[in-house]
Amino acid sequence: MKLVLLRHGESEWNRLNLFTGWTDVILSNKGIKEAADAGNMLKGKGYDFDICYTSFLKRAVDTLNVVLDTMDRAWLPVVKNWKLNERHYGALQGLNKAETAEKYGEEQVKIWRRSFDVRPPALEPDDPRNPQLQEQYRNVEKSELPLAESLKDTIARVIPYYENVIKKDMLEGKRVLLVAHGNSIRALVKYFENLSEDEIMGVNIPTGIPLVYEFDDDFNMTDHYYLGDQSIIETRMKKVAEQGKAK
Ligand SMILES: O=C(O)[C@@H](CO)OP(=O)(O)O
Repeated sequence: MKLVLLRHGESEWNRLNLFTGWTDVILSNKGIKEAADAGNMLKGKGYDFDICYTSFLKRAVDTLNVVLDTMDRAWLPVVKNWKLNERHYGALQGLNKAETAEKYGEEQVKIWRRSFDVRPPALEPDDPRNPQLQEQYRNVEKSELPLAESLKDTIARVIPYYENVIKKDMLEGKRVLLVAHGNSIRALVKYFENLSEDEIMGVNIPTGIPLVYEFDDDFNMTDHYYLGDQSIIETRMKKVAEQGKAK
């Protein structure tokens, strides 16, 4: 069995190097192209899908739509769920990562970006960005909605969703494409590869590159790889890691 994960293409806030989290920003022109490239890559390598999953955030939804259009698969069923959203970056949302590193130090920014269980500073409950106050989340149980999340918190919502919902489709033989975000994908990577809290700190997911996981019938992970030119992928991962460096 295969599961294909894809981080959305570059967003406008990735381009500006801003902490994004649950801020609902659009793709940049480069991001739209990355999505089309991913679609062409998947099609060219003979991939096909029966069902797709994505988050409530338009950079992921729009990426999926471009991929499906490119693959002539715009008709496929798509399930959207907030549990696949990016990690909630709390009060850091909207701040420039390099400027934040200048102000608080690169080490602190690395802790906020990549530590396992440290939460960034939380939004105030009366902040209009509180998801409890946003239309997008009006049907979600209020107590489930965060004001800031660590990777550990993100894992606590992503993995049960994978186990209880996505895995069922895979068990029925459906080929699944999941389009999500840097840190919701890191949650899955840690789980599938059984990485330690230290090991996951060094994992950075590039935008718009399909990441394939293969499993045996007992759901043991047997192989995983990115599709495409490995040296370009390495460079793009490094670029993501370096977004937290002071200018
Ligand atoms: O800002 C964010 O929401 C994420 C993904 O773009 O960033 P980071 O790589 O710093 O976790």
